Amino acid sequence: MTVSATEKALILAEALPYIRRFNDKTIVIKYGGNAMTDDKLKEDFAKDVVLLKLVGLNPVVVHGGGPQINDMLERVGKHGEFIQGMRVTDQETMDVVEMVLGGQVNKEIVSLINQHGGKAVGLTGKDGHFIRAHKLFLKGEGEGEQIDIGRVGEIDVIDPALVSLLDSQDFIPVIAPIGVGSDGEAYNINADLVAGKLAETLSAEKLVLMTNTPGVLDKNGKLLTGLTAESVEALFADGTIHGGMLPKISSALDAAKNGVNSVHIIDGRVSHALLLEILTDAGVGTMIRAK
Ligand SMILES: Nc1ncnc2c1ncn2[C@@H]1O[C@H](COP(=O)(O)OP(=O)(O)O)[C@@H](O)[C@H]1O
Ligand SMILES: CC(=O)N[C@@H](CCC(=O)OP(=O)(O)O)C(=O)O
Repeated sequence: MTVSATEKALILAEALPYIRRFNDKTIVIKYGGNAMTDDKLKEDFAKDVVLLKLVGLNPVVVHGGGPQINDMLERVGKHGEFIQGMRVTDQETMDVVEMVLGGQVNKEIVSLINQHGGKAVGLTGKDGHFIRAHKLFLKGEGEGEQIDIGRVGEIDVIDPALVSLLDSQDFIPVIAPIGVGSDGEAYNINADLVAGKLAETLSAEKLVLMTNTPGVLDKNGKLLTGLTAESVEALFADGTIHGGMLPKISSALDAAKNGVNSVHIIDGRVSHALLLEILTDAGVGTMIRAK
């Protein structure tokens, strides 16, 4: 597709009201491991984050890395297992999670953003103990039944001070979803849950969850452009929403109910999906509302 000079100018002009509206507002961006598949997309993502910062927004990145953890587990002869969208995390798996999320994936995103002119700083919840967590037990089928999935954490509290401090000095925080327990032990936390809770804690204007589907799909694979707490219930009950989409929707709904103005699930495989969602009229994906 070739775009004429006039069309380019019109597209740039379209961004103005959004740039004004979102000036100095915090936007929490969850960058899912499934959206990090190719190098060009990763570059585009990093450029988008830098552009958002330079035009006056405060982007905060929370990343996943589920497929990258799976790859590393395979290399050490282990197979990733999930229950209700959460990884079963024994101690050996936790070591891999810390290495891949806190190391490899986090550093790659930080370095891409910095190469494109941003000032990104990588963090895990262990830094300044800013993401406090305790062990999560999943609910089983039977009355009062609990499922133990190892070193998976449930967030107690996120201390916003560190992220706010970085923001105020024009740094871009890039956060790996690892929490810390009362005696310093690490917990693996689903990245969607960290992003949602962080958006609430920071009173973010927007939460954008970037994944590998066009948004939330119905039974026939058709995109649902808007969802509310009520309409989601039936989709949970009949299994239309399953697997990794479960924590994503729960987190999106909690954020929408707790003061985050707009919450979107978008297709991170679309080049510059972030700019399209935030700075143009062409909102993509599914918008989640409390009511
Ligand atoms: N109703 C649904 N609509 C879209 N995707 C769904 C739905 N239910 C389950 N999914 C699954 O959720 C996945 C996205 O979650 P996940 O694999 O955790 O991605 P991410 O790494 O981006 O967090 C999709 O690839 C799809 O397989
Ligand atoms: C408890 C739990 O499931 N933690 C996730 C953390 C990474 C993540 O959420 O990555 P995506 O966003 O790419 O799925 C995991 O171990 O895969």
